[in-house]
Amino acid sequence: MNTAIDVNAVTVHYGDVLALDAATLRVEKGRICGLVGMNGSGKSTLFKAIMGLVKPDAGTVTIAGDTPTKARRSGAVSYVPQSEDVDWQFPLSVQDVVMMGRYGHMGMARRPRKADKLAVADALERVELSEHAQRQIGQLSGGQKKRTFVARGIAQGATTLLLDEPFAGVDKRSEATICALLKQMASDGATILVSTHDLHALPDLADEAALLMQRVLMHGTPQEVLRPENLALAFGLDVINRSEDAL
Ligand SMILES: Nc1ncnc2c1ncn2[C@@H]1O[C@H](COP(=O)(O)OP(=O)(O)OP(=O)(O)O)[C@@H](O)[C@H]1O
Repeated sequence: MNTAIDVNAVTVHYGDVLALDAATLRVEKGRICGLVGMNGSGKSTLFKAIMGLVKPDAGTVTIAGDTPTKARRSGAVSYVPQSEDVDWQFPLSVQDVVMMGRYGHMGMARRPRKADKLAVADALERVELSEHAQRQIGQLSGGQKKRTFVARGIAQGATTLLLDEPFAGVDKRSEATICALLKQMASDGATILVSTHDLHALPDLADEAALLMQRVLMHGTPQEVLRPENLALAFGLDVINRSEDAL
């Protein structure tokens, strides 16, 4: 087996709050893993631990054998954050954000070369945003914002992509575009971890799913993880009734 994301017994506290409690998750290369859990279950914290943006109190994370910091600096891993975590007023165009994915390929002066410009243009085309390249990021729709960050990961050449709720506030067209892109990237060998509250879409999108509640309660096929008794563990009874159609 070829493990791309290896989270081993990771514990994270924010002061007195226990956000992750010995969470363990392994995702093999080329797989799409859906991360499911209620609000506050630790999904964003898990992403940040994998990116090396929060330091675990205990446990280890490796990405294709490298530490998170090394993987981040080499551009091997890319993160599509929750919309709330981005300052959309910042004076950056879509093209500027996607070009950030090329920083690891540039020298200290960060002067884009032809290869960088081509990579950005290609990434924008793949996410269908070429015509919006010069727009300020705050002027975009929810789906266009998400696609901008996916394009940054593509331009970067990331082999591991982490997406924190990419379908929240996104219309069906953007959702379909993002799903198709992720599947294409996975079939090209990328490893993808994606959190979502959209349980209905999970079996179509993901090869596997993990149920998080501070720790990984279950990791298996989407069908196994979405069984009512497993959702009851992670969400309580209400969600079971609402998710019956998806099972
Ligand atoms: N910077 C922080 N300082 C203090 N507590 C935090 C901080 N970030 C997260 N937490 C707490 O840690 C726990 C896990 O939060 P996290 O954002 O990882 O959950 P989540 O599953 O991503 O939630 P959501 O689905 O609402 O995005 C929550 O109880 C949250 O309140």
